[in-house]
Amino acid sequence: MKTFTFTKMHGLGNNYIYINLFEEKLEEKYLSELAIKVSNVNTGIGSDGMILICPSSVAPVKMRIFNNDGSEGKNCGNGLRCVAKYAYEHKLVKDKQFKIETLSGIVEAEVHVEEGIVTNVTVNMGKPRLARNEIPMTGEEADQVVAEEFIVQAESLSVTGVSMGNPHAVFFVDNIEMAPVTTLGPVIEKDVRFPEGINVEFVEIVSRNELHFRVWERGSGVTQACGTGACAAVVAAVLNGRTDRNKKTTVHLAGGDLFITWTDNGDVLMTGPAEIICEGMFYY
Ligand SMILES: N[C@H](CCC[C@H](N)C(=O)O)C(=O)O
Repeated sequence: MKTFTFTKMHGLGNNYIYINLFEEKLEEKYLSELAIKVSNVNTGIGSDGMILICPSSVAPVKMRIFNNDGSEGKNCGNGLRCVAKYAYEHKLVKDKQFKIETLSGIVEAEVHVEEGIVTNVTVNMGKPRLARNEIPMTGEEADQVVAEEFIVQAESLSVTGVSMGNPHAVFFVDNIEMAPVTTLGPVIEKDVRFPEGINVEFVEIVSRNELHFRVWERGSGVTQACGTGACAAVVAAVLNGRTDRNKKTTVHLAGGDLFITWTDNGDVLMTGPAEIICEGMFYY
């Protein structure tokens, strides 16, 4: 029987099992299967997935994220805030600002500390990728996919595509409570127009700097929050002329609020909490 120690953390209820690979050793070929195992609420620990905190040759730490279906994602906003908290509190870094490597590039995190404890984290998520082939999405080559007709199950929707290193399809609705998250979410996630699958976001505009947000995540289904999705939602809202560039926008997710700014220099800044739930030993 093999074991490893883990820390369960969440960002606005988007919870993952974090494993510190500076201390633990896991076999690459079992990672996908292990993500499914630890995520199972009946026979595992229960989570939206698994996140590995790894050594890196280009940053103090590297984050790898696996959804609860075992698929590996390329970025995770809530995960980055929790990795930043863990790295600072476990002295993997000494400064309050540091880089984190992800599969979609290097981001810059800044931890906000009260009496030695990280309470909030700001991550510069970098620039969104907007070209159709960067989302990626099939169809005529285009620099942006903004308010494009998207017919699914005989419903005519309007989609805006944004990649934050991972793919997002954003749909604006009049009433977030009525959004078809669990009906159309899983259908759109696997639609052939998205060759790598897609995270599906539904957004209700409250004002020029406030949104309501719900998500069906690729590989995990409904989650309480999606950090990269919230970033994609703010970018999509600006592209559709619904919110203002370079203004801090409050995104109300099921698990709480994130504060996102798409700055004039193109970077997307995300600020929000990161919390430890528990630590333990996993047997497998
Ligand atoms: N399901 C996502 C990864 C997790 C992203 C989300 N939990 C976040 O906080 O950004 C994907 O497959 O691209």
